[in-house]
Amino acid sequence: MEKKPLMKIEDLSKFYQMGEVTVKALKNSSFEIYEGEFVVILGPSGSGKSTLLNILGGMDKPTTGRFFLREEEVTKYNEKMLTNYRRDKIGFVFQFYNLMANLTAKENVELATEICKDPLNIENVLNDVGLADRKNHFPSQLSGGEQQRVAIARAVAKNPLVLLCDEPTGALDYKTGIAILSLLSKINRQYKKTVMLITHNAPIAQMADRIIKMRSGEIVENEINENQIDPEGIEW
Ligand SMILES: Nc1ncnc2c1ncn2[C@@H]1O[C@H](COP(=O)(O)OP(=O)(O)OP(=O)(O)O)[C@@H](O)[C@H]1O
Repeated sequence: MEKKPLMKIEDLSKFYQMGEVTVKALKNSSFEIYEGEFVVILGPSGSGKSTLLNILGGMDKPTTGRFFLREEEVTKYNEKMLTNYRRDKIGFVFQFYNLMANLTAKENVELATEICKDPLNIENVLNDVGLADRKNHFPSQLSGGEQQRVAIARAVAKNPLVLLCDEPTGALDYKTGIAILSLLSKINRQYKKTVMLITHNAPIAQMADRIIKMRSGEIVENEINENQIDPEGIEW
């Protein structure tokens, strides 16, 4: 079956003016990602990964260029449309979980889905991320890996078109990190969610369908991964 582009990125740039100096965080980047793909964006610190992800997540605006989600040009959106876009179309997973400390795991997920158009069943999602018997715990009562599972459940339960994950294993030990990557891989397959994960950790790219490499604000490689391996086989 021929895959359809989910996101089309055309010539995106982001420049910051720092006094006399222009910092080119992202330079003329163009690529497409396809429905259902697991994409890893790999690059060293400062290469522009977060800048790109923040723009695609509707949290930041590019200096030049445009991007589309399916047929819609997101770069044309006003603030209100961007709020709806972030709420309904995008699921975010961050390095440091960003959970509400005074809410239980389940309440964290509920809060995120309350205003969404088409949320999934919360109990099912909590079961699927392996939190069936932890759902009434507060974040401080959960391990880092469990907190990241809550964050993933929160993102998935919104039923977004794409999951954007910014160094989701960056704060976790190796074994827990692999478990989180396995979970993201399962979510990608089971829920048919497109996943875009950014990392500086090269071995993680081995699990991707597509690997996009960045350096100094530029896309230097965009390849289908012919030697994909399961997260359990990744070592670092
Ligand atoms: N608000 C800002 N003002 C000025 N420069 C910025 C700003 N945000 C990012 N930059 C610069 O843009 C470049 C790209 O930063 P970005 O955070 O996108 O990189 P990254 O690849 O995500 O890095 P890391 O892996 O360390 O998070 C860096 O040189 C950074 O210093």
